[in-house]
Amino acid sequence: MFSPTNMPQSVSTLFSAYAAFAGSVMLIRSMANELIPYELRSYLSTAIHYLFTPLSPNITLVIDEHCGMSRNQVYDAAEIYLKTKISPSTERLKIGKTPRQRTFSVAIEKGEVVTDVYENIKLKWAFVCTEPQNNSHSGEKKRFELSFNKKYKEKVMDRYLPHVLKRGKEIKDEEKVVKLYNRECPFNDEDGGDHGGMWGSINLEHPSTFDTLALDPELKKMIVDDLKRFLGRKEFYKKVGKAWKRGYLLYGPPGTGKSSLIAAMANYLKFDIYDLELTSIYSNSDLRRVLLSTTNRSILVIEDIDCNMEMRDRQQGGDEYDGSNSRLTLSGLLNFIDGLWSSCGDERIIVFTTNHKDRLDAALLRPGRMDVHINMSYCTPQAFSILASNYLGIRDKNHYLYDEIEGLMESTNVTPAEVAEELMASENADVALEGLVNFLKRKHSEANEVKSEENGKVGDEGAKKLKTDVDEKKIVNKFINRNRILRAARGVRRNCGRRMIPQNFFGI
Ligand SMILES: Nc1ncnc2c1ncn2[C@@H]1O[C@H](COP(=O)(O)OP(=O)(O)OP(=O)(O)O)[C@@H](O)[C@H]1O
Ligand SMILES: [Mg+2]
Repeated sequence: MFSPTNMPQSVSTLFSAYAAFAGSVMLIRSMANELIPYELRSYLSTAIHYLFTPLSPNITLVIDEHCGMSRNQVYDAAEIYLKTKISPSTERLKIGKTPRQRTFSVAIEKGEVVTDVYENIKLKWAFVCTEPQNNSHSGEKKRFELSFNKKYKEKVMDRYLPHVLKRGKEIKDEEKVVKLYNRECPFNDEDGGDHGGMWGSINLEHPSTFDTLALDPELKKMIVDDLKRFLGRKEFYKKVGKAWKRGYLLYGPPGTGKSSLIAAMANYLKFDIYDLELTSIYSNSDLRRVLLSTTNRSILVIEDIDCNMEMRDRQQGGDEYDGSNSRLTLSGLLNFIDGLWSSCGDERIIVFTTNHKDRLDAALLRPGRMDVHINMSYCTPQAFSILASNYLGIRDKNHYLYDEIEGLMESTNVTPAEVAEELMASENADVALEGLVNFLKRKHSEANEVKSEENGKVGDEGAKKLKTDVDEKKIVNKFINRNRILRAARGVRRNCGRRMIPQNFFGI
């Protein structure tokens, strides 16, 4: 029976018993520490912990953001995949939008849990971030923790995770914004990707597609089919021992759509473009470093490959035996494209453009080097119909000026860029097409004048050549200026126009 008189005695008894017990525990603990080796102690404590902890039916897979130095593909895929699994019960979400993004980006906030069901398996994804230690310079560590019933471990590993990887890639492809990499862009890669610190990128917002491109339908179909076939032939390339790459040489006068075709290819394939300015490369080793930092599923573009240099045969260049990496040579470029670079990457497309195919080095033209040669020619009546539909919304050929325009086009060399400029002059189809007719007539009579002048000077080869050279230069300059403005306006390339390739490129 509890009585206030015996309480102090029982409390003091309790305290002395506790003191004796605590003293014994400490003694035993220090003796154990002295006598039992550390390994055995830790083994015993794990065993005791295991015995007294109730068995959990669940297993948790930890998916870190990085695998060593590289990113963890499962993490990246999960990040994208889980965006589609956000439910109304999710309490916190991360929302963002850069000026170039069209829609909001949504992501799971740290600490949030998202559930998924796959083949009747319940899966719980937790997004966990740990702050860096006080004295650590590393950033926040992020990971996903995927928990599910242990009995489904094999199903999850063999089927669910591959499903997440596949869906992640599909969603990424659907959402993908094509990027234009240039070595002159500021290094502002929004996706935080590491591109060797050498390429800067902007989003490619070039509107060119195969639908808007004014090309002969057959040529267009040939190009699209070729690209499709290339994409689907991974196993074929492996079987025949060839690197999975495809080279295109686009040649034709300025303003015939070479750059527009490259943009259309990138938009169609959703491949990023690496626009390589050879002037920014000083040596073969520099070139190797730059090319090795490009990624798969991309288009490497070298525009105006012939530009401002005398094309000469490699033998004349005399760099065959130089073997030097201290300067940039054509053979260095070609060897690298044929060799190391192409075999260490997949789904690579290389495009060279030129206004003067006839001036190209034989090494560039030899069979097997550039797989497809595409002649981008002057505007044809079929190409004109596409432009008329794009610019003026004319879908049929009923316009009263159509026949006249087609007739003039057949006898006049006019580029799609020139036609496009005329069609942009007015939103009124009649006014724009009349302007085009006048322009074509002017061009036609100018061409006739040149022809008759040339005929009058037969025999005077020097003067004739001089005139042709001057005319050609005038046309080229006109287009350089026009293209500069167009490109700047459309953001195709930040720096463009003719470039001076170092003289020693051809081993001079
Ligand atoms: N085939 C075409 N289809 C549609 N538009 C075209 C085509 N060719 C030219 N254009 C128009 O003319 C502009 C200039 O064309 P583009 O820059 O593609 O020519 P290019 O052949 O690359 O010229 P350059 O040899 O000077 O680099 C384009 O922005 C586009 O508006
Ligand atoms: Mg171009």
